[in-house]
Amino acid sequence: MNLVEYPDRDLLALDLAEVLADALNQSLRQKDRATFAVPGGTSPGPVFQALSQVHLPWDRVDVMLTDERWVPESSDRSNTALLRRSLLTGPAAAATLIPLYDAAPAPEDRLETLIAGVAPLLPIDVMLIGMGADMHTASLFPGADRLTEGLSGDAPLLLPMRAPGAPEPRVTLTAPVLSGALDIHLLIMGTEKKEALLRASQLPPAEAPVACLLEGATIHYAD
Ligand SMILES: O=C1O[C@H](COP(=O)(O)O)[C@@H](O)[C@H](O)[C@H]1O
Repeated sequence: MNLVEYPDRDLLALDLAEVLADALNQSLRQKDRATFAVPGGTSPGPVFQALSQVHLPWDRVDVMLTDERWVPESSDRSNTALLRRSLLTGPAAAATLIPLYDAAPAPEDRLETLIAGVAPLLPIDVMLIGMGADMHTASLFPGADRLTEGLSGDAPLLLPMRAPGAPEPRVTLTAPVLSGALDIHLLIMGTEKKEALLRASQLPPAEAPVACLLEGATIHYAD
Protein backbone atom coordinates (compact mmCIF):
# COMPACT_ATOMS: atom_id res chain seq x y z
CA MET A 1 0.00 0.00 0.00
CA ASN A 2 1.27 3.46 -0.88
CA LEU A 3 0.56 5.25 2.43
CA VAL A 4 1.63 8.87 2.91
CA GLU A 5 1.44 10.01 6.56
CA TYR A 6 1.22 13.73 7.42
CA PRO A 7 2.15 15.31 10.77
CA ASP A 8 -1.34 16.80 11.15
CA ARG A 9 -4.63 17.41 9.35
CA ASP A 10 -3.82 21.00 8.37
CA LEU A 11 -0.64 19.96 6.58
CA LEU A 12 -2.45 17.07 4.97
CA ALA A 13 -5.08 19.43 3.56
CA LEU A 14 -2.49 21.84 2.15
CA ASP A 15 -0.17 19.18 0.72
CA LEU A 16 -2.96 17.06 -0.71
CA ALA A 17 -4.51 20.11 -2.40
CA GLU A 18 -1.13 20.69 -4.05
CA VAL A 19 -0.86 17.05 -5.13
CA LEU A 20 -4.33 17.19 -6.69
CA ALA A 21 -3.64 20.51 -8.39
CA ASP A 22 -0.42 19.11 -9.89
CA ALA A 23 -2.27 16.01 -11.08
CA LEU A 24 -5.01 18.11 -12.71
CA ASN A 25 -2.45 20.37 -14.36
CA GLN A 26 -0.57 17.38 -15.71
CA SER A 27 -3.77 15.94 -17.13
CA LEU A 28 -4.72 19.29 -18.68
CA ARG A 29 -1.34 19.48 -20.40
CA GLN A 30 -2.27 16.31 -22.29
CA LYS A 31 -5.94 16.90 -23.10
CA ASP A 32 -8.54 19.63 -23.45
CA ARG A 33 -10.63 18.70 -20.41
CA ALA A 34 -10.02 16.72 -17.22
CA THR A 35 -12.52 14.80 -15.11
CA PHE A 36 -12.05 15.23 -11.37
CA ALA A 37 -14.07 12.97 -9.01
CA VAL A 38 -14.38 13.90 -5.35
CA PRO A 39 -16.04 12.52 -2.23
CA GLY A 40 -18.59 14.06 0.09
CA GLY A 41 -18.85 13.54 3.83
CA THR A 42 -17.01 15.28 6.63
CA SER A 43 -13.34 14.72 5.70
CA PRO A 44 -12.58 16.59 2.46
CA GLY A 45 -13.75 20.15 3.37
CA PRO A 46 -10.30 21.59 4.24
CA VAL A 47 -8.72 19.99 1.14
CA PHE A 48 -11.48 21.50 -1.01
CA GLN A 49 -10.99 24.92 0.57
CA ALA A 50 -7.24 24.89 -0.14
CA LEU A 51 -7.70 23.53 -3.67
CA SER A 52 -10.44 26.00 -4.58
CA GLN A 53 -7.95 28.87 -4.25
CA VAL A 54 -5.36 27.37 -6.62
CA HIS A 55 -5.12 29.01 -10.03
CA LEU A 56 -5.73 26.25 -12.57
CA PRO A 57 -7.59 26.35 -15.88
CA TRP A 58 -10.70 25.33 -13.92
CA ASP A 59 -12.92 26.12 -16.91
CA ARG A 60 -11.50 22.91 -18.44
CA VAL A 61 -12.30 20.73 -15.40
CA ASP A 62 -15.46 18.63 -14.99
CA VAL A 63 -16.10 17.86 -11.32
CA MET A 64 -18.29 14.98 -10.24
CA LEU A 65 -19.00 13.38 -6.89
CA THR A 66 -18.06 9.77 -6.25
CA ASP A 67 -21.52 9.40 -4.71
CA GLU A 68 -24.49 11.44 -3.57
CA ARG A 69 -27.13 11.14 -0.90
CA TRP A 70 -30.61 11.36 -2.40
CA VAL A 71 -31.46 14.64 -0.71
CA PRO A 72 -31.93 18.16 -2.11
CA GLU A 73 -29.15 20.71 -1.88
CA SER A 74 -31.04 22.44 0.94
CA SER A 75 -30.24 19.44 3.16
CA ASP A 76 -27.13 19.55 5.34
CA ARG A 77 -26.60 15.93 4.17
CA SER A 78 -26.14 17.02 0.55
CA ASN A 79 -22.66 16.30 -0.82
CA THR A 80 -23.42 18.67 -3.72
CA ALA A 81 -24.03 21.49 -1.25
CA LEU A 82 -20.66 20.73 0.36
CA LEU A 83 -18.99 21.02 -3.06
CA ARG A 84 -20.66 24.31 -3.87
CA ARG A 85 -19.66 25.71 -0.48
CA SER A 86 -16.09 24.43 -0.27
CA LEU A 87 -14.70 23.57 -3.70
CA LEU A 88 -16.67 25.44 -6.36
CA THR A 89 -15.76 28.84 -5.04
CA GLY A 90 -12.96 31.30 -5.83
CA PRO A 91 -10.98 30.32 -8.95
CA ALA A 92 -12.49 26.80 -8.90
CA ALA A 93 -16.00 28.23 -9.42
CA ALA A 94 -15.17 28.11 -13.15
CA ALA A 95 -15.26 24.28 -13.12
CA THR A 96 -18.33 22.44 -14.44
CA LEU A 97 -20.27 20.38 -11.91
CA ILE A 98 -21.74 17.14 -13.22
CA PRO A 99 -24.83 16.42 -11.10
CA LEU A 100 -25.49 13.12 -9.32
CA TYR A 101 -28.83 14.31 -7.95
CA ASP A 102 -32.03 15.53 -9.54
CA ALA A 103 -35.27 16.35 -7.78
CA ALA A 104 -37.30 13.13 -7.85
CA PRO A 105 -38.56 10.79 -5.14
CA ALA A 106 -35.92 8.08 -5.75
CA PRO A 107 -32.57 7.67 -7.57
CA GLU A 108 -34.13 5.04 -9.85
CA ASP A 109 -36.35 7.79 -11.32
CA ARG A 110 -33.34 9.70 -12.70
CA LEU A 111 -30.65 7.06 -13.11
CA GLU A 112 -30.55 6.99 -16.91
CA THR A 113 -30.26 10.79 -17.13
CA LEU A 114 -27.49 10.89 -14.54
CA ILE A 115 -25.59 8.10 -16.32
CA ALA A 116 -25.86 10.02 -19.59
CA GLY A 117 -24.14 12.98 -17.91
CA VAL A 118 -21.30 10.89 -16.48
CA ALA A 119 -20.56 8.51 -19.38
CA PRO A 120 -18.83 10.95 -21.80
CA LEU A 121 -16.44 12.07 -19.05
CA LEU A 122 -14.89 8.69 -18.27
CA PRO A 123 -12.36 7.52 -17.39
CA ILE A 124 -11.87 9.77 -14.39
CA ASP A 125 -8.50 11.52 -14.70
CA VAL A 126 -7.95 12.41 -11.07
CA MET A 127 -9.95 11.05 -8.15
CA LEU A 128 -10.01 11.95 -4.49
CA ILE A 129 -12.09 9.42 -2.57
CA GLY A 130 -13.07 8.87 1.05
CA MET A 131 -13.70 5.90 3.29
CA GLY A 132 -15.92 5.32 6.31
CA ALA A 133 -14.77 3.47 9.42
CA ASP A 134 -17.06 0.64 8.25
CA MET A 135 -14.81 0.34 5.15
CA HIS A 136 -17.38 1.77 2.73
CA THR A 137 -16.14 3.93 -0.07
CA ALA A 138 -18.27 6.21 -2.23
CA SER A 139 -21.68 4.65 -1.35
CA LEU A 140 -20.50 1.05 -1.69
CA PHE A 141 -21.41 -0.01 1.85
CA PRO A 142 -20.86 -3.44 3.43
CA GLY A 143 -24.33 -5.06 3.52
CA ALA A 144 -25.83 -2.64 0.93
CA ASP A 145 -28.74 -3.97 -1.13
CA ARG A 146 -26.95 -3.78 -4.52
CA LEU A 147 -23.32 -4.16 -3.40
CA THR A 148 -22.69 -7.36 -5.39
CA GLU A 149 -23.93 -5.63 -8.54
CA GLY A 150 -21.89 -2.50 -7.75
CA LEU A 151 -18.69 -4.49 -7.39
CA SER A 152 -19.12 -6.62 -10.49
CA GLY A 153 -16.97 -6.03 -13.58
CA ASP A 154 -20.02 -5.32 -15.74
CA ALA A 155 -21.77 -2.98 -13.32
CA PRO A 156 -23.55 0.03 -14.81
CA LEU A 157 -21.67 3.30 -14.30
CA LEU A 158 -23.98 4.41 -11.50
CA LEU A 159 -26.24 2.48 -9.16
CA PRO A 160 -28.78 3.39 -6.53
CA MET A 161 -27.70 1.99 -3.16
CA ARG A 162 -29.48 1.51 0.16
CA ALA A 163 -27.67 0.29 3.23
CA PRO A 164 -28.23 -0.14 6.97
CA GLY A 165 -25.38 2.35 7.61
CA ALA A 166 -26.85 5.04 5.31
CA PRO A 167 -29.81 7.11 6.50
CA GLU A 168 -31.03 7.93 2.97
CA PRO A 169 -30.92 6.27 -0.48
CA ARG A 170 -27.70 6.94 -2.37
CA VAL A 171 -26.44 6.99 -5.90
CA THR A 172 -22.86 5.86 -6.39
CA LEU A 173 -20.24 5.36 -9.04
CA THR A 174 -19.61 1.64 -9.21
CA ALA A 175 -16.38 -0.29 -8.67
CA PRO A 176 -15.29 -0.50 -12.35
CA VAL A 177 -15.62 3.29 -12.70
CA LEU A 178 -13.84 4.02 -9.42
CA SER A 179 -11.02 1.54 -9.91
CA GLY A 180 -10.68 2.69 -13.54
CA ALA A 181 -9.69 6.21 -12.45
CA LEU A 182 -6.24 7.06 -13.79
CA ASP A 183 -4.94 8.64 -10.59
CA ILE A 184 -6.50 7.63 -7.24
CA HIS A 185 -6.01 9.43 -3.92
CA LEU A 186 -7.73 8.05 -0.82
CA LEU A 187 -8.16 10.44 2.12
CA ILE A 188 -8.45 9.00 5.63
CA MET A 189 -8.07 10.65 9.02
CA GLY A 190 -8.02 9.21 12.54
CA THR A 191 -6.72 5.96 13.97
CA GLU A 192 -10.10 4.21 13.68
CA LYS A 193 -10.03 4.63 9.90
CA LYS A 194 -6.37 3.66 9.68
CA GLU A 195 -7.08 0.39 11.49
CA ALA A 196 -10.11 -0.16 9.25
CA LEU A 197 -7.96 0.43 6.17
CA LEU A 198 -5.38 -2.12 7.31
CA ARG A 199 -8.19 -4.64 7.90
CA ALA A 200 -9.70 -3.84 4.50
CA SER A 201 -6.41 -4.57 2.75
CA GLN A 202 -6.77 -8.19 3.94
CA LEU A 203 -10.46 -8.60 3.04
CA PRO A 204 -12.44 -9.10 -0.19
CA PRO A 205 -14.43 -6.10 -1.50
CA ALA A 206 -17.69 -7.88 -0.63
CA GLU A 207 -16.74 -7.42 3.05
CA ALA A 208 -14.64 -4.28 2.70
CA PRO A 209 -15.73 -2.37 -0.44
CA VAL A 210 -12.78 0.06 -0.28
CA ALA A 211 -10.53 -2.90 -1.10
CA CYS A 212 -11.71 -2.64 -4.73
CA LEU A 213 -9.55 0.43 -5.32
CA LEU A 214 -6.57 0.07 -3.01
CA GLU A 215 -4.27 -1.33 -5.66
CA GLY A 216 -2.54 1.61 -7.26
CA ALA A 217 -4.10 4.18 -4.90
CA THR A 218 -2.10 6.68 -2.88
CA ILE A 219 -3.47 6.87 0.66
CA HIS A 220 -3.18 10.20 2.44
CA TYR A 221 -3.40 9.91 6.22
CA ALA A 222 -3.19 12.09 9.33
CA ASP A 223 -4.23 11.32 12.93
O1 LIG B 1 -21.37 9.13 3.22
C1 LIG B 1 -20.26 9.29 2.79
O2 LIG B 1 -19.21 8.84 3.52
C2 LIG B 1 -17.88 8.71 3.02
C3 LIG B 1 -16.95 8.95 4.19
O3 LIG B 1 -17.31 10.19 4.79
P1 LIG B 1 -16.61 10.81 6.09
O4 LIG B 1 -17.67 11.71 6.67
O5 LIG B 1 -16.26 9.68 7.01
O6 LIG B 1 -15.42 11.56 5.59
C4 LIG B 1 -17.62 9.67 1.86
O7 LIG B 1 -16.39 9.38 1.26
C5 LIG B 1 -18.77 9.59 0.86
O8 LIG B 1 -18.51 10.39 -0.27
C6 LIG B 1 -20.02 10.07 1.56
O9 LIG B 1 -21.15 10.10 0.72
